[in-house]
Amino acid sequence: MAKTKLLNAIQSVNTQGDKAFVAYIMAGDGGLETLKSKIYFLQQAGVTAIELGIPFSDPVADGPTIQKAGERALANGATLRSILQELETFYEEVRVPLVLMTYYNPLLSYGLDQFAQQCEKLGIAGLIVPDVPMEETIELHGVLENTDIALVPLVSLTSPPERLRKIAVSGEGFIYAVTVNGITGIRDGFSDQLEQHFTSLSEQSAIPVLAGFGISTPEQVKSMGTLADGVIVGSAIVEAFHQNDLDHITALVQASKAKVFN
Ligand SMILES: O=P(O)(O)OC[C@@H](O)[C@@H](O)c1c[nH]c2ccccc12
Repeated sequence: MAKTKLLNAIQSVNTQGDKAFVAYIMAGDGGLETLKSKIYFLQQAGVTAIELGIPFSDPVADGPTIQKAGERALANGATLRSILQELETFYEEVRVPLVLMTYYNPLLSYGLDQFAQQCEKLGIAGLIVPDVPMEETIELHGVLENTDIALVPLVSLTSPPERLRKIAVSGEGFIYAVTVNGITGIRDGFSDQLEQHFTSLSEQSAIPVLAGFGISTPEQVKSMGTLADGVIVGSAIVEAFHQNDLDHITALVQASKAKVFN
């Protein structure tokens, strides 16, 4: 089945001249009962999609901010199962595509088939699994085959050209282009090779290329937005929710809108 839900959402904002804005939140941070209001707030703020993190005890790619949020969520008792159960209570009212970000282990213990079925039922539009080995994506692709759930690939600055080409043709939804080497989290500056990296990725890819990692200010949203089809912002949003600084979130999202680029 073609993966269209996530792709269409991104392409339609791009058509309007906006850059896509994907906001990452950690499910269960602040208590699972806050999940619905966070999703509604982001939807209202004008995000294109929401990346929903599932807390995990061994989050190898997460920087300190996301790790701490994960620890708070685990301490609150959030699990993949309880998060999906919570989503079930309000998913019908959610208009913005949801992308689940989870490590592979929780999926395996939940059961891949059951997981795919449940996600399909909840209208989940995409899945990011940062630690899934190449061989295992075959299995994941298999269980997602008859769903509209895109398996979003991550590419890094150091991915060899051959691997980039493969990902550019087989990727679904969008390509998550990691802008820094290392873990997630707020950064001051980026490599000067980014521009070239994005140009060559975009040339090879039939689907949008979004930039993520280290983007935490409206200025950075704008400058990454000039290189890519959109941005993913994690730590800055997680921290802003934690501090209840909702204005910062609004300002970040506004920096992806067409008026900024004209
Ligand atoms: O936090 P940052 O630097 O804004 O980057 C987004 C990132 O946190 C989010 O997409 C994410 C959270 N955990 C991950 C693990 C792997 C890849 C990506 C992620």
